[in-house]
Amino acid sequence: MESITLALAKGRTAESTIDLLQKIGIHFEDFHEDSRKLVFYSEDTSIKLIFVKAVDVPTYVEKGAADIGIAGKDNILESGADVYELLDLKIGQCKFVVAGKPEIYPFAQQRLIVASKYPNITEQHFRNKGITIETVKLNGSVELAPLIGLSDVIVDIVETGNTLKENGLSVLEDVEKISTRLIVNKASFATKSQLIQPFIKRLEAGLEGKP
Ligand SMILES: Nc1ncnc2c1ncn2[C@@H]1O[C@H](COP(=O)(O)OP(=O)(O)OP(=O)(O)O)[C@@H](O)[C@H]1O
Ligand SMILES: O=P(O)(O)OC[C@H]1O[C@H](OP(=O)(O)OP(=O)(O)O)[C@H](O)[C@@H]1O
Repeated sequence: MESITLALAKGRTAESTIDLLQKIGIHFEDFHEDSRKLVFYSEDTSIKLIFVKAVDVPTYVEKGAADIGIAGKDNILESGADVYELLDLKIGQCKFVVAGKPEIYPFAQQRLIVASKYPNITEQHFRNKGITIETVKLNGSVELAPLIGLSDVIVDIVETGNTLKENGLSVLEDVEKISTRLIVNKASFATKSQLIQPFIKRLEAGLEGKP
C-alpha cells in the first residue's frame, strides 16, 4: 500500500499536533508521549510519522525525505525552503519581534548589533527598513545578549512576554505572526495527491471543528 511520510517537529508543539491528528481519526501504533522512538505508522499504515528537530522539518520536506511536514512558520521562513505551505494549524501561536532595552528605541546608531536564532529573518527585517546590522547567531537564551552587551537588540519569539519582562526587555517592533503550518513537497503534491488531498481535507475539517 502506498503511504505518505509526515515529518513532525519534536518539542513544544508535538503534543498539540498529535492531539489534532487523533481528533481527525489518525492514530499511531505504539505512540506514547515519553517514547524515544522516532518512527511510527498510522493504524491503516497510510501515514509514516517521523519526529525530527523543529528546525529541520522544512529541509526534510524540500528534499522529499518527507512528503508533508508540520512545522513553525519561524523555521519555514528561516529555511527559505521551496515547499507549498497549505494550512495554518493555529498551534504554537506566537510572534517574531525586535526586543531590547526600551531606551535604545528609536534606533540612533549607524550599525546595530542584533542577536537571534534566526539570522535570515533578522537580516530581511532590517534590510526592509534600510538599517545596517551585524547579526550574532545564537542557539538559545537569546534574551541574555542585550543584558551582557553581546548585542544591542534581539529578534526572537514572544508568546506570553514573560521571558522579556523577567529580563527587563521590551518589544520594540513586531516582525511577523508565527504559528504551526502544514507544508508539502512540491513533487509529492503532484504524484501523491490521492493521499495528500484527503489528508488536508480531513485536517481542514478538524480545524473547523467538524467530525
Ligand atoms: N514561546 C513559544 N510559544 C509558542 N510557540 C513557540 C514558542 N517558542 C517556540 N514556539 C514554536 O514552537 C516550535 C518548536 O519550538 P521548540 O522550542 O520545541 O523547538 P526549538 O526552538 O527548536 O527548541 P530546541 O532548540 O530547544 O529544541 C518553534 O519552531 C515555534 O514555532
Ligand atoms: O514570551 P514567552 O512566553 O516567555 O516565550 C518566549 C520564549 O520562548 C522561546 O524560548 P525557548 O523556551 O524555546 O528557549 P530557548 O530559545 O532559550 O532555548 C523564545 O525563544 C523565547 O525565549
